[in-house]
Amino acid sequence: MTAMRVTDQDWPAITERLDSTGWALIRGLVPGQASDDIAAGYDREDLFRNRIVMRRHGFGSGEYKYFCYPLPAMVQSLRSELYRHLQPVANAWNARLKSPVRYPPNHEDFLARCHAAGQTRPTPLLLRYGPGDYNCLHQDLYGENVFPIQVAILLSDPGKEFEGGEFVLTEQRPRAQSRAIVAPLAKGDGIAFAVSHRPVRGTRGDYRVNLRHGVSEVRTGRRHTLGVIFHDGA
Ligand SMILES: O=C(O)CCC(=O)C(=O)O
Ligand SMILES: [Fe+2]
Repeated sequence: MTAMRVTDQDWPAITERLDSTGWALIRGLVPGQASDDIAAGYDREDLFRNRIVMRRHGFGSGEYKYFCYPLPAMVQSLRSELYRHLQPVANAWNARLKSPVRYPPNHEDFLARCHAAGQTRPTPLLLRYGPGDYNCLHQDLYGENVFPIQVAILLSDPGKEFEGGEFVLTEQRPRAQSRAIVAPLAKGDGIAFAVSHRPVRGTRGDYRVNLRHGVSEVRTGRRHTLGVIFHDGA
């Protein structure tokens, strides 16, 4: 049924990129028409539980809305299918970081764990930026239960529908300055990245590197993103 191209991605290559750099592009994840359809949903009040005006919270400028359950079919299938491919990576990261937490193969079972711990609110979100808007560097943590990888999907065409508004990551290694990464996303591309930290192999075993993500200022036009976070929120 799905218009999403999850299963036919090169998951071994994506896994290798995630392991070596903490982020990976997932090219052509959502076709153009489906991207437009998801973005057009922003104006439908019935799809969402909450609207956040970023400036009010010091998060940046622009706004976003959290979907309510049941999620739109496309968002629901993206979330459960992406989880299935990212779950082995998440388990390997936790093993390397000596965390005892392991993630079950099915997203539903992980959500049951979140819900039992009081994290019952859906976290997938739709973001909208206009000229002058930006998203400050942050980490999407919503409680004790954390799935360590998330996916953001660009729904607008850079250079055509908007200018500026680049997806950025910063990585901070222990005792070092932060370094910036600009992800070259096209419309419909996804980026999988570490929510808060990832393991890096050092001479004395794996150590923990911190990541944050955000969006540089949009200069012109309108930019929409779908955020897929796998843990639910309190
Ligand atoms: O708009 C973006 O590209 C960033 C969205 C974001 O922060 C997220 O999906 O968690
Ligand atoms: Fe985010």
